[in-house]
Amino acid sequence: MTNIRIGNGYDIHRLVSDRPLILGGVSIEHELGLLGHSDADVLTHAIMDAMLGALSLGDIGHYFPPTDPKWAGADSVAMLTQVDRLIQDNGWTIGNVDSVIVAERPKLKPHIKAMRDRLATALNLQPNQVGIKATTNETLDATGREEGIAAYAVVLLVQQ
Ligand SMILES: Nc1ccn([C@@H]2O[C@H](COP(=O)(O)O)[C@@H](O)[C@H]2O)c(=O)n1
Ligand SMILES: C[C@@]1(CO)OP(=O)(O)OP(=O)(O)OC[C@H]1O
Repeated sequence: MTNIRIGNGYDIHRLVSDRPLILGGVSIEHELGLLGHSDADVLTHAIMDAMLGALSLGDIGHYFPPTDPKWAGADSVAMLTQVDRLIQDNGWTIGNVDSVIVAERPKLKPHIKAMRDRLATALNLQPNQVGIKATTNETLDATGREEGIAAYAVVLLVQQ
């Protein structure tokens, strides 16, 4: 029987001025960007935590400590590649990823394909193995007030 594991991940970062907005490794034109130690790409962070969680390997803060200057401004897709290598070294491969970004603005639909392509390439997957959706929070709570952007992800791993 094929061995499978599932993991889930969540992240949220604050929206501020004078920061770029990077989601799924794609730069998006917007008057606000996400604050963080790295490039604050919440979607990529949620996917990494889901991959690690599936194998009980901890979370991204364990591998890329926010106290370590080495990760200041780091490209989250480069971190994703490292997490993928760890998964592969443990004998697992990704079956599929599904995710949702919670953002009141900007409209993300025009950028979803680019994000799927970028993350699929980084993970050596087909774009149809990387689901990315967007929703508003209907003006409710922090994401609804545009104080931040959040992302949720689930990842299915298959033993090689
Ligand atoms: N930042 C966003 C949020 C939503 N979308 C798209 O709009 C659809 C409707 O969103 P609701 O939150 O009103 O249900 C959603 O299904 C997405 O297709 C978007 O592109 N960017
Ligand atoms: C990505 C890391 C890298 O230091 O920092 P941040 O960009 O602050 O992101 P967060 O999700 O708060 O914490 C995880 C850290 O590993």
